[in-house]
Amino acid sequence: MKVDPGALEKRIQMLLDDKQYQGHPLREALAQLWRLNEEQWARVERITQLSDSYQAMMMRREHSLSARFDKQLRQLEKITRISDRYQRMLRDMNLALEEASFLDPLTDLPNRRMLMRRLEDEVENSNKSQHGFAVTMLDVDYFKQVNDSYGHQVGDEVLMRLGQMMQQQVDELGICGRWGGEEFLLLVANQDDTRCLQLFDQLQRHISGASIDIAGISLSVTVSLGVSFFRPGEPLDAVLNRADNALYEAKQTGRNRMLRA
Ligand SMILES: Nc1nc2c(ncn2[C@@H]2O[C@H](COP(=O)(O)OP(=O)(O)OP(=O)(O)O)[C@@H](O)[C@H]2O)c(=O)[nH]1
Repeated sequence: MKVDPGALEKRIQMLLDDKQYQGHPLREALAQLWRLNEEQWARVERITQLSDSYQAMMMRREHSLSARFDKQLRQLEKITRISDRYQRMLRDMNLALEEASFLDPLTDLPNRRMLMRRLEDEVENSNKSQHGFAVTMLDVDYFKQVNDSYGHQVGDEVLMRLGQMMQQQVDELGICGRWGGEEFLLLVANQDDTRCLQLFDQLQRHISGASIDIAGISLSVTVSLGVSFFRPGEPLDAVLNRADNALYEAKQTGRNRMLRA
């Protein structure tokens, strides 16, 4: 037979309240059983409440743990992004440094290091093709006077303008760069000797005839050139020394001229 717990409770309560059973020998035992039952229910209730609050606490904890984990994950992603950006920045900086180490910061022309590389390449090409190339050392005449008269900044500007003139003149026929101080080097390849000499001569005349205007000052400078042609098979130093000697000779014999070694 199926027992309805609600109906049974009601019946027991009625029996315990019924006056006619007040003296009944089983009433006290039933009352004790009833109290025990109520205590058990109260205990079950407490355990259920405890269990509920424990579950709620565990859920909150789980939630806060997962929130903390998400936060750490986001921080990690951020750090990774920063690290990627940092690495990209380092790579760009390295590239810029590499570039800067091949360019003269004042004139933006190839510096001596880059010129040496290019010269070495050209020596290799020439030895293969058995065609020479022309090298010119160009030095500004009395440049100290420019600095002394107008100041170092104007001197710098003059070097920049001269660099631009040389660049325009050589254009795609070769390369020109700053060898050091007020000295430049020009390299022309794949042209016959006469054409190279013509080009350097034109450059020398062009510079000497040019008026350089800087901040309201108009000045002109002359340059001396020492030209030499590379002969396949010889060391690079040989052609550079000849050009240098020719430049020295040009200076010694009055400046504002081009001499060929
Ligand atoms: N403004 C400026 N001056 C420079 C730079 N590099 C070298 N100079 C100057 O160039 C001058 C070179 O002087 P010198 O070696 O006596 O030669 P110079 O006066 O040109 O005379 P010659 O070469 O004999 O015709 C020095 O005064 C250097 O300070 C530079 O980057 N900027």
